[in-house]
Amino acid sequence: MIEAQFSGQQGSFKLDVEFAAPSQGVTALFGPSGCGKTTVLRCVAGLVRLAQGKLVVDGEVWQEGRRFVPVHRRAIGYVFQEASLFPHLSVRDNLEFGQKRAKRAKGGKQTINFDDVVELLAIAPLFDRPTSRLSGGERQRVAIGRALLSQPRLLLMDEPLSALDRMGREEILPYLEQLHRALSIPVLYVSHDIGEIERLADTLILMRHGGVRAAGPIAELLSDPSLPLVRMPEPASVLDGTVMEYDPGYGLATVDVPGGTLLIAGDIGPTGSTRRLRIEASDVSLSREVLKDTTILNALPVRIDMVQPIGDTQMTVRLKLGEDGNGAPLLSRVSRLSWDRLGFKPGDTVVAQIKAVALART
Ligand SMILES: Nc1ncnc2c1ncn2[C@@H]1O[C@H](COP(=O)(O)OP(=O)(O)OP(=O)(O)O)[C@@H](O)[C@H]1O
Repeated sequence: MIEAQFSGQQGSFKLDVEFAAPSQGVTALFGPSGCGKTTVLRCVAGLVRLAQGKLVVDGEVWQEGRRFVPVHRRAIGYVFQEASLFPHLSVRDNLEFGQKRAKRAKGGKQTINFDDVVELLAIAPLFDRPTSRLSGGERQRVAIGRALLSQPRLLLMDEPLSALDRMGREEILPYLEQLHRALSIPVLYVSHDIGEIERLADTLILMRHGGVRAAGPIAELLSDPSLPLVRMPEPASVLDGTVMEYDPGYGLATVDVPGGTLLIAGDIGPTGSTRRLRIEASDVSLSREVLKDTTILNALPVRIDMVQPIGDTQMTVRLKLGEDGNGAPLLSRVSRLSWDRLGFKPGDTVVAQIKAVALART
């Protein structure tokens, strides 16, 4: 567990945050420009010391009261927007620099193996190249590799994809997804791209004006109609599911999610593997009964949990999968006219028809 609390003034900007992040997986810091995301990362790294602060990383106190472990003594890897590789060194030398740093940092245990990192990020073919001859995505892969080889207890990533074009981002995202699966290092990930966050994050810290607006599991926050996330373009829910089987005849995979089972097009992975699914709110419609004679494959019983109007004409509805509403949250966007006509209310068990389910994380 990472426990953090920072408050104080930086110029005219006031930061006052407190959050806890799990020791595994990706915790994303998300919020509008200038809300303080980078400042939080800099506080965690020990680059900024505000008037008050506390930081405990897996039981090790990095900051509390007068205690302040300096930046070079913190076992962190830091990946920035622009990969800051050493231009005079080859790719291999840049990676080895990461390893040497590990030996200097206090508490840095050698748990991340050179060959594993090279394989995970497919860096071997780049080894002997000067860093000036790498693409943006390749540079970022090397920068991530170098950060990992410093044996961090915590990986900090500040908009690591934002300097890349769309293709570059798409190229690197699968590597980040794999890192997530293969390594058990916690990651604090700053981004203002909700698409990236939907794919990568497990926990979300939603920031506003230097404070924490909400924090919790990504699936819960994305589907909370009281949060501004649902007012973004194309709001969606994410569900983590287990692949149960694949029917090659119809090209459909059966995926179990908490509180239900979904069919999704394509052979999305071996039986037993976990996959993240993304369902747009506007692809979920509601009815009182199971509809007959429909081409929609996925119709699941759900409980209406919360509702929030969006403007005068639309309603955002948070559903919980299952008759008893004990399953995963799901977001639906319906017209206010339909909502009023059908007389739905929180607590009702209804049927959700899901027009499209996309794969968000492989
Ligand atoms: N060294 C500094 N001195 C004074 N003010 C600062 C300093 N660094 C940042 N700020 C201010 O603190 C606020 C938060 O900045 P920060 O970079 O943390 O925001 P952010 O959420 O990461 O923004 P963005 O998404 O645009 O990168 C901004 O108003 C910024 O101008």
